[in-house]
Amino acid sequence: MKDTAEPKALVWFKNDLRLHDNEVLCHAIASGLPVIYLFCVDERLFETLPLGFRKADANRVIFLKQTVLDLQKRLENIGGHLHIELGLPEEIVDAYVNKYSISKIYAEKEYAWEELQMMAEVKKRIAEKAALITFWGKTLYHIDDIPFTISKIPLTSKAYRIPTGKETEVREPYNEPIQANAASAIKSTAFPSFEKLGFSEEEIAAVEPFIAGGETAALNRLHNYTFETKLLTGYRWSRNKSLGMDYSSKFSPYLALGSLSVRTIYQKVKQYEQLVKKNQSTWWLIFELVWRDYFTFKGMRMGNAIFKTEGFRNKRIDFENNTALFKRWCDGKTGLPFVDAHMRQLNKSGYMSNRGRVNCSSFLVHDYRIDWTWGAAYFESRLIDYDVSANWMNWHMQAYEIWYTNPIHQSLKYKAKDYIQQWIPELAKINDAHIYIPWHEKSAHLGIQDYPKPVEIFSKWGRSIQKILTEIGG
Ligand SMILES: Cc1cc2nc3c(=O)[nH]c(=O)nc-3n(C[C@H](O)[C@H](O)[C@H](O)COP(=O)(O)OP(=O)(O)OC[C@H]3O[C@@H](n4cnc5c(N)ncnc54)[C@H](O)[C@@H]3O)c2cc1C
Repeated sequence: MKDTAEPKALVWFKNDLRLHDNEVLCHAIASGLPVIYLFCVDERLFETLPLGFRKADANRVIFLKQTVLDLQKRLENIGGHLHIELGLPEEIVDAYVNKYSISKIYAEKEYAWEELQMMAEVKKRIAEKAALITFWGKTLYHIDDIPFTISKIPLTSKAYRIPTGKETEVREPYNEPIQANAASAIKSTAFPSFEKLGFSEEEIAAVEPFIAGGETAALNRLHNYTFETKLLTGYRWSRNKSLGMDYSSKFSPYLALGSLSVRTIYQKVKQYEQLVKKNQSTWWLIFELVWRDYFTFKGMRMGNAIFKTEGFRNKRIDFENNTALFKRWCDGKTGLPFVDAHMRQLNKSGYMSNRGRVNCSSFLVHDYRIDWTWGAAYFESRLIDYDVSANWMNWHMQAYEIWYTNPIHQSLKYKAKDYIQQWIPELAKINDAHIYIPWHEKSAHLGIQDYPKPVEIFSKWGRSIQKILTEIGG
């Protein structure tokens, strides 16, 4: 039934699931209209792709639920609510406009292909009924402040980074609102059950997101990584590791759903530089956030070519696309311990280090010769920090812009023994460098039976294998 009462504002949360530094929220509250708060669980997220897995799998749905429920609680604390609806956002938003006499819809601007189609559809449906007011919120540097238009974003990161850093200031974060100005008599609704989203109890029980979702956990992690533990001071030297929480910030899952604002991170790092330490690490963390910006803007320039096998450079590798090998890679059963440990961590926890992502993607594309878009789609399905541009642009880069990463050399270089022991129980008892080549004839005395052998030992690994044998004394 249509609510014929006074006009209202709708805050449509998407990947901006936070109260702090949220321009959308601040403008909606400042409009003076009573506000309705909405999050749509897009049913398309859980569809099964032709490759045989869901677009977003169990870890992602658990992490999303934690994030949305935390937002709901925080909105309730300031006198608000959060309606959670399952379906197609374009239909839900249109139905809300009709049902609640919405005159203004406030939402974050989108940048990626599918999401832009969805926003266009919303606009078409609401037509003259309501105004759709959107704000840019994703990047460190505001899209309107960088010294390039999207169609002229440079093709190299340096050509983007240097002028942008010189000519652009990071905007001040918005204050967190203290009251929601919510429409009266509107109550929060529940997150749909996992069953309704198509997940069995076993699927949900089999995984556990690497970190807890939500703005509260995000702000805690920001404080923890900076002022509480001062881990940030060592980031430059630890960032290429893979084991545990401490070697890198773990901000990415929070940035992906917007439960942490990138400008708030920047502000915190600047305070840290003043009060604790300014060094290569603090510079490097900001540098990584600028990479994230660059991939967002460059991805916008390239449009939907970032999802295509030939990519935006129209290149082509002669992919063999062996589906049995793809399954081995997905399952963490390639026989390459450094690759398998990372894939198993991804499957269980929805997270993988940057070092792991580089090695697993390179291995899939250049050793197994499988279409990089299959790997990117698999990461999309599993990563709790899935971000359209960070994922697809990094995969594109591994396929076409970086030649090769040798997973045997890297396992030795990054001393991955403890990490492999943690994620591959079959190898947990191997205490020396045999763990990097458990299938080698010189490792035969270890009697490893239940861990697979690689389908091929490539000659390009020869020198690294020799180095390992020298280290073992073989
Ligand atoms: C094949 C591949 C796929 C990837 N997919 C994603 C993805 O879907 N989502 C995602 O957030 N990152 C992705 N990355 C980038 C990177 O691996 C992760 O951002 C990082 O591992 C997250 O952990 P962290 O927050 O502890 O990173 P930190 O090392 O602490 O870095 C801080 C922040 O900088 C940003 N950042 C760091 N490295 C990169 C990078 N190479 N590209 C873009 N941003 C970066 C992230 O926002 C990260 O949270 C991918 C990298 C590769 C090689």
